[in-house]
Amino acid sequence: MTRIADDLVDELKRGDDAVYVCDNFLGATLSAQMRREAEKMYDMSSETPGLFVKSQSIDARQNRIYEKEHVYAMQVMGGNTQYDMAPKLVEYIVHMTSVLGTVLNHALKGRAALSTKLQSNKLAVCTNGGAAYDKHIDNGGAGDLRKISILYYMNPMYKRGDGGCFRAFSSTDSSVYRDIEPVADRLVVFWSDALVHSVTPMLNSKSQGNAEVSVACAGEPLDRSKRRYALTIWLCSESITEIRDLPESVRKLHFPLTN
Ligand SMILES: O=C(O)CCC(=O)C(=O)O
Ligand SMILES: [Fe+2]
Repeated sequence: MTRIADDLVDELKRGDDAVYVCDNFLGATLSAQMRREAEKMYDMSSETPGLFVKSQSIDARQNRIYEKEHVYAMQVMGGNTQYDMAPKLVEYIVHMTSVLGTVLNHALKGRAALSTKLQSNKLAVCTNGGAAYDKHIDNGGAGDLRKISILYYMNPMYKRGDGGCFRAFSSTDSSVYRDIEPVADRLVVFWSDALVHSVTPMLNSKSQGNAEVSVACAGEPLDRSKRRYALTIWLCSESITEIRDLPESVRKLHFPLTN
């Protein structure tokens, strides 16, 4: 963790549009183990109703909650049952919350006082072609304390062109963005109350002659190995006064019909 701390802090200090990306974060072995655990959790959901639920989103234009198609999510709670099923996922969440919280508190004095215990998290699985996230910021307001978003991807079979990219928008020009592929063992960190982002639609793999091509087949199941697994941890602020409203200029630019 100390390996990435300096670069992460430098990037976050750049401000609202900061996006820190680190590849080969945990190493191939641990990364593969986490994918297996995440798959096991998702597979359990057929026998455990309510373990994974359809992922929800807020429509920023209409201020209403809706369910995303073909995206399923659960919060990893720790506890004995989940620890037995997914020890590496639980350990990762606890470790990141305490270590990264401490590191950032020290380095970002005056900008963030993060809890080193309180977090929320989401293990999300995109199962079908067309699965996507609309443009949003993570902190939904109304008392939401989430300050730092930490994404970790577990997709060893991901190929360039498979879609499902994390798209980070500029706060000053809505036509400017950066696409980040959800490749295995990649970590992405940004401000939960500032960065406008989306996830581009997942594409399906099809054989064409000897080649594999990615094509948009909205609604068609992805191969099991091509399901998109992402684990998000949100570090929370100790105080609501640290959560910033999205500046009016950014709101107008990215969510023009919001009142
Ligand atoms: O999975 C991703 O790349 C991003 C997910 C996201 O934006 C969210 O859960 O709020
Ligand atoms: Fe998000």
